[in-house]
Amino acid sequence: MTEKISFRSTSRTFEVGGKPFHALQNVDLDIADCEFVTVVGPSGCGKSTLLNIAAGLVEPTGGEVLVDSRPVRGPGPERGVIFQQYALFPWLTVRQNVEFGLQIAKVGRAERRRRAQHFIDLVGLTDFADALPRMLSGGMRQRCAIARAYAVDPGVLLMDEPFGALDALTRVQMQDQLLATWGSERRTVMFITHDVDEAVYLANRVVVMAARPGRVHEVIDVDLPYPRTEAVRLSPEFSRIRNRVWRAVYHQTPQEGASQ
Ligand SMILES: Nc1ncnc2c1ncn2[C@@H]1O[C@H](COP(=O)(O)OP(=O)(O)OP(=O)(O)O)[C@@H](O)[C@H]1O
Repeated sequence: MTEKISFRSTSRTFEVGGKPFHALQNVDLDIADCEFVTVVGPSGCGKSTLLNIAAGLVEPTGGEVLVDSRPVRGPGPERGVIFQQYALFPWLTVRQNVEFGLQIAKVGRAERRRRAQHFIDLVGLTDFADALPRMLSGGMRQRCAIARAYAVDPGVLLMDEPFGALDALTRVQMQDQLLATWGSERRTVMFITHDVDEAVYLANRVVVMAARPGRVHEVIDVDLPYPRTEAVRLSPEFSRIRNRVWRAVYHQTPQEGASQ
């Protein structure tokens, strides 16, 4: 397996009320090239902190994270980040938003156009390319954010609850859309969610974290075929894995001697 992202004894301690708080302690995790890994766990177990360390937005206080075997020292164009809040520029159209990163990367106008159009089409926003974000639904805005992240051609996509603000139906549609995009444009994806069904439906592997201290509790393989379809979602095998992840998340016993 070629590792794309490697967390090596990654730890992060925050000072809370004058005392150290172990948001993450010794996380070891390898994510293979082109793998889709989802991360679930109880609130506060350090999911966002882990993703932000990979994004280069938070520094680890111990250990490190490697991307393409190089230690992460800050944000970089090879790692696209998508948050729950869409973070689009409200005064730019869909097309201008998608082209923005390419402009920064000094990609020529014609190539910028071509690449932006490709990803706008891929996420199903062809008819809305000239619309402003406020004219779009939540799901469409998030699709625009996904197109924008893909357009700059990052090897890694880091997604923090990207569908958390969407209604249940839109959310399921977005999952299919994301998998279709990932199917044709393979990238390594690390995807955080609170939704166990979503975690299983999308992933090659589900990482279940535990809190106090934040750590990897269990890594569960999702041995289901792609493309994932409704038939997969309704299969007994899906239920079996979902139930296993559910138990791992909700029936965690606190670590012996853990005080925080
Ligand atoms: N800048 C900070 N200063 C102090 N504590 C922090 C800071 N950032 C995160 N924490 C703490 O670290 C822990 C992990 O936070 P994090 O946001 O990574 O968890 P999470 O698993 O993503 O939570 P949620 O599922 O609720 O979004 C939390 O207890 C949080 O309060």
